[in-house]
Amino acid sequence: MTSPRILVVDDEADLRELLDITLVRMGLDVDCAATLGQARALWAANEYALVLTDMRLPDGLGLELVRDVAASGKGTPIAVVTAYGSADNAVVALKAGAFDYVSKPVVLDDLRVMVRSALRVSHPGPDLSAAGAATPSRLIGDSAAMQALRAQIGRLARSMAPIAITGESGSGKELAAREIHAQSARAARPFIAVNCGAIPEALMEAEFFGYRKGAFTGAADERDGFFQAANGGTLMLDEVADLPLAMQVKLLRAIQERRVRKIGATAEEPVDVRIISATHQDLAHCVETGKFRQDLFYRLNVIELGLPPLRERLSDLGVLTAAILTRLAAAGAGQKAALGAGVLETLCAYSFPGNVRELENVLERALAFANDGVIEVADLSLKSARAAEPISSTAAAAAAAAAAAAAVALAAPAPGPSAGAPVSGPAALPNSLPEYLEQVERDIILRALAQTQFNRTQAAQLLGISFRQLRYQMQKLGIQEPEQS
Ligand SMILES: Nc1ncnc2c1ncn2[C@@H]1O[C@H](COP(=O)(O)OP(=O)(O)OP(=O)(O)O)[C@@H](O)[C@H]1O
Repeated sequence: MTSPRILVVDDEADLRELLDITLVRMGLDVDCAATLGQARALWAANEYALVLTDMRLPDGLGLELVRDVAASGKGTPIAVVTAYGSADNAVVALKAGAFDYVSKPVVLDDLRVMVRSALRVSHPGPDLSAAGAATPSRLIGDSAAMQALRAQIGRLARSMAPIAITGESGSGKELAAREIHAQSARAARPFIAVNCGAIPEALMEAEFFGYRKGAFTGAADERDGFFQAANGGTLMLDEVADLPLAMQVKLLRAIQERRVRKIGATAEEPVDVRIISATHQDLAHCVETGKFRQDLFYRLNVIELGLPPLRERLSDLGVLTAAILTRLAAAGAGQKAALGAGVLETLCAYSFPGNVRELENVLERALAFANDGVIEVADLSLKSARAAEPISSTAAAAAAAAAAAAAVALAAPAPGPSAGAPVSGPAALPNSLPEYLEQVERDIILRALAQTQFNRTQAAQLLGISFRQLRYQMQKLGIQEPEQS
């Protein structure tokens, strides 16, 4: 069997030689070029498993070669070598279709990691070839929007470029990220999804980067963070707009350097992680308002992937509903799960502010009310929760105002004997602020859940928080869904 062949393009003879020797020692065949012209001639005459090019060449830019290789449609990964500190170059190359980059001075371990990863793309093992070819996409839908999305995911899965996924809550951002990972050369390694909005700020650094034994009180053992756990795989930063500014600085550094340091450790450790971020907020707006760092935004937003809301692809409702009902029927030990007359039409007239997750919730709930597993229009309970338009920010603001008013109203009577109740009179202070606030929070969440017949998607929207935040708060406060009778 012949070894994979690599094209190395660099005008600096020393670096070219170093790259050549390193790759040959990895058992690879190497062709070297010192100019863009030579590189183009070699590229035209041979098949390569990877092209590795410097950005500045005597007769042009490495970027031109990136564009040639990307446009060839052969799918050959091309990586660039960027000058120290020129993060902009790396981002420009990734946007132009580069697979990945290494920074000068080239750290040989980093180079080897990148090369192995590229070879998995150009020479996928049996698992990956089978996965790419045969596994049906988890993203259900035949609409033009979903077909375009699946095609884009197929292309993005082949590179290391950071992807920023945008879309409304419940539209499938995490599912899309999992799909990118599953189709990538990293599929056999971990996929770790982190909800940045659900981690208490004080714990963030430890959660992301890990800690050494004895680094702080309670650090009884050494622990890995998300970066180490995702090593070789993909790290999804969900609700990334919720990251506090101090953590944004640390994250930017980790992404740029591809190194992290555990709390209490003296040395950094390399990490090979592909970053996918997601948010339902307008991150560019967060940058304008100073809530999100421009440099991190630029770093994360190399390639944008937008998920359409369900109301803009209603033609997918039929297949989605069928798939969800099949799953619910299987979960109910093969119980029947079907739609009665007019149900699909009713669903089509609904705006689904909570998107596919809301459709799942609506159907699950309706099935609990349905006779003989046949869901009728009345079982959908869409009426009270129905919104002709997606829940607008004014509606959310109104809900938040109502919640705030409820909190004020609650302040007068004692919220409960165990809740740090005021000692006496309306103006008295609670004797435990945390307990008191918990009680207020529990009460407001319960009201929102009652108002939406325990539909968590809608309750989260009423309260202006994400579904995951609500789920996290419910777990924290021990709020459980009442048993169905
Ligand atoms: N196209 C789709 N096909 C099948 N299931 C889908 C699709 N899109 C979303 N879902 C399902 O909807 C639910 C919500 O999806 P997911 O968690 O990926 O949404 P999200 O956009 O990440 O939500 P959030 O913004 O709240 O984090 C999941 O159960 C997911 O499996």
